Amino acid sequence: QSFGDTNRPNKQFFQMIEDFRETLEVLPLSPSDTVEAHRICVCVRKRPLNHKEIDVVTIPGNGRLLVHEPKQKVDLTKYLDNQVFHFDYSFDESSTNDLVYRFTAKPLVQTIFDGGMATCFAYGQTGSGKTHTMGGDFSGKSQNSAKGIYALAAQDVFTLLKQRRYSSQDLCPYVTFFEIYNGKVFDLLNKKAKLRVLEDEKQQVQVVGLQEMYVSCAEDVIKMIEMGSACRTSGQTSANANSSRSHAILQVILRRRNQLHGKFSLVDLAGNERGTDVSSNDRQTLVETAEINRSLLALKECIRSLGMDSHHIPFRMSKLTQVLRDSFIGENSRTCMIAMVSPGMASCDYTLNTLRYADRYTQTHEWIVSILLLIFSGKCFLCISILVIEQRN
Ligand SMILES: Nc1ncnc2c1ncn2[C@@H]1O[C@H](COP(=O)(O)OP(=O)(O)OP(=O)(O)O)[C@@H](O)[C@H]1O
Repeated sequence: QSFGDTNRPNKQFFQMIEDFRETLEVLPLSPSDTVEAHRICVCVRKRPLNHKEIDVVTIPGNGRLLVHEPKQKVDLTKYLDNQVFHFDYSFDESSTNDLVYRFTAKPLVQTIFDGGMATCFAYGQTGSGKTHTMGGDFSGKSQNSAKGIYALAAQDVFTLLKQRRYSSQDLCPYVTFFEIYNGKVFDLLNKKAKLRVLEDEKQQVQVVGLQEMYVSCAEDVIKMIEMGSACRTSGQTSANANSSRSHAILQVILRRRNQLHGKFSLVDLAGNERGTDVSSNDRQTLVETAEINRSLLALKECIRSLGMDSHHIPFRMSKLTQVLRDSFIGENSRTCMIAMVSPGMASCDYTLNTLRYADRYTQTHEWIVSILLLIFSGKCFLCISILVIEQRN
């Protein structure tokens, strides 16, 4: 039974959204579309609707996403506030993990073979599909770890390692898998041993005692994903009874003769719900939420500094950014952020919150492009003026 057929209070909003959608031209992303190279790529993925929800998110394609925010005037007239957001790519509810991977993490695999650092983040409200995207789709309670971005990236790493140009380079692949919970680091591949994060005299951040496992094939990596995922810290919030309250970081590391060659960090961030969501919860949940918000803010600041090519990257602001320090520095680093949104009307505020967080990165892009255009147009103006003066003389 759909919302349109019933006599529910939000039926009018449902109809207004349907009417608005009729006016849109939709151009869904296809696997044959060109994948563009970005130093910082920001995308958004909409998860499918749970039944009995009103869908307030539309993905018309071309990187756009629309939120139809239901509002009411003082005279109780209902209206929609249709807000448009722009990203590098936008994935609708029919997109598979394969499609999302193709445009987000896949282009970053090459980076680690070129001796660089790559990072891919999944960001969003609890229950919006971060673990589904990174760790693999669920059937019931069991997760198919071979179908997530972690495993797809590992498969591509082994495909490239077998290619002639890399097979002779003596590159060895290793995996680490750890979580950051309440500002503390735990090894998911070593019975959740608590680890210390230290900075050495060369300002290199070390996670002391973190197990780096040698892997000989993609299946080895999948086994480690399964082992680590089973260990992750789960708590309870009103939004998702099985919410992951920790940041999980899987790293695929390439070493040549024990020296670091490249590192791919794939990060399943903790849910970004705000303090208001946890009003009914205990002190521990409130402390968890404050810590999560602090680290997400730090992450935003670091990526923003990275996008502006700033010399100062405030990685010391949180444990999350501290352990990812080497991913934020260096010429050859690339980052991808996938913002996940739940399409239901009840999640509208959280969805807007996620989109505004991610939108900041695209704004940084646009800001840099505007400055470059200004400089360029300034230079053109100067050249034309010189030419005119020379002509006159
Ligand atoms: N794209 C999708 N297609 C089908 N089902 C999905 C999709 N995204 C999420 N789901 C389903 O929605 C539920 C919540 O997803 P998931 O656990 O990945 O959310 P999450 O963002 O990781 O939440 P948390 O922060 O609490 O861990 C799961 O049952 C998952 O299977």
